[in-house]
Amino acid sequence: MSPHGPHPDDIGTNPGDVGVDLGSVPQAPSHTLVMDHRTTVKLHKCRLHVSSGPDEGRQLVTDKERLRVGAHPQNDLVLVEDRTASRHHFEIQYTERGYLLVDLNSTNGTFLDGRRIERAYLSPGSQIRAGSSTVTFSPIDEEVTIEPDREGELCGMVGQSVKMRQIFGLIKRIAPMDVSVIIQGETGTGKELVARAVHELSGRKKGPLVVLDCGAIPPNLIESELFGHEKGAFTGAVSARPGAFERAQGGTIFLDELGELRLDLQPKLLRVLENREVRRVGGNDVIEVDCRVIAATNRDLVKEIAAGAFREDLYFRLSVIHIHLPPLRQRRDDIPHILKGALAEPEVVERHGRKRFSPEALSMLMAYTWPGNVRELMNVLSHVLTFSEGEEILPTHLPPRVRGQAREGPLPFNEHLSFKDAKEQLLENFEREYITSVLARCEGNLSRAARESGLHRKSIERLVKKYQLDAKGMKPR
Ligand SMILES: Nc1ncnc2c1ncn2[C@@H]1O[C@H](COP(=O)(O)OP(=O)(O)OP(=O)(O)O)[C@@H](O)[C@H]1O
Repeated sequence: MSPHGPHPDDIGTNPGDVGVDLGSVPQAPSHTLVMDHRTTVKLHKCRLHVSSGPDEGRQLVTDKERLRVGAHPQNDLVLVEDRTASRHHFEIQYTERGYLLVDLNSTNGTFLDGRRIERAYLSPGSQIRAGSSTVTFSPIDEEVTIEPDREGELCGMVGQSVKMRQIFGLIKRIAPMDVSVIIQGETGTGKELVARAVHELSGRKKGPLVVLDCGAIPPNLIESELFGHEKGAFTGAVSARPGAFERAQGGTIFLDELGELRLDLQPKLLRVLENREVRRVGGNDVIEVDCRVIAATNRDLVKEIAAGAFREDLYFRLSVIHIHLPPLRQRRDDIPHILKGALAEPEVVERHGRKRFSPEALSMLMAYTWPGNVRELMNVLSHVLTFSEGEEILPTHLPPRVRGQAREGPLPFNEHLSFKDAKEQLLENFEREYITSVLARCEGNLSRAARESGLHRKSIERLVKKYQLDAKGMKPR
């Protein structure tokens, strides 16, 4: 049967112009519409209408990725009157290949267009029989135009640029929908803030938001972090512990650095997303989980798929909505607003008094390339607040790398030393400055510093030890 349905990633806009990435789909054309400063998003909904049987006339219109039908009141469409329908009769999953109908071990079976099925793809107008009821399926594709938001602030994120306001508009629109979201962007661009905003503006905001950094967990523990473990499941499992999915029950799970997830664990994650149930490591019980999944990555997962490092089916499952956060250097006009917002924070004013940047200092900040994005900007601000005394922040208060992007002049070597010693000293100075800077940018996170610098974690550890750097002190309090 030819599966019906548009591609889950059919969200359209101009990828170069605004911050919502729509073009990076490995297959299938997306319905992309480009307009000045506007984004169009293709939203997928479907209608289920009981066309005959005791519940005739009941209907459901939903954008849920997975919906259930049966006699039990917890189903999305409840067959109240139909005594021959099972409690959980069938479900419909929105997959990368279309809408998939799955029988849930019902007593009398699920029939699609007259044939009994266990799993089959639906087409527009498909007739599903469950018990004495016939349910007609109709997909509804809604194309929504999203204007840049009027506000230059959303849930703690500041952004006056069109790119950011466009993202704010998109977040407001998709947050209430219970669909998966992938956020892609360089390190420090604000991916976690976006995830928090989506959670905060969703119907799950009263539930927990559980953050799991897939890149920071040792590979041998990631499975138990995700799915939990029973007592004695492995050496060190002294007591049973629920995993992130269980803890996110009723709320949202935020899988940060998803691109770091080992290839052999990806099918396990996919299974959880498809079946919405987990089994703890070392456990037998199947635990149902109900949470929204938001994932973030600084890698280009489409390239990772092509390279065989990331599973395409998992990507499709997660990227119903794909938000691409542009790097700070592509939205420099946000810099003064972010700084102004941070300087106006009550605790900053209380601790440091009223401060402002001189025009020269501000233009240096605007000219810098910000490889560590907003996080680096925030770190520079802390540095500046510590080192500036008066009300005005001057270029001399800025760290050398910001001041000196156009740094000229001779290399600072000691000409009185032998060539070998002078070179060694120069290299050591460079190593110390480089590692200090990358660690500051990564808030003392050695794994992230390793990734960003292209060095092995072991090399970073060696340099931290060699120069007696305080990586722990750089962690956020
Ligand atoms: N638009 C923004 N306005 C104000 N602060 C921001 C904005 N974006 C990011 N920040 C700040 O920058 C820092 C980094 O943000 P965040 O942790 O969300 O980035 P990230 O992309 O998730 O980083 P990583 O890739 O390293 O996980 C945080 O201190 C956050 O508060």
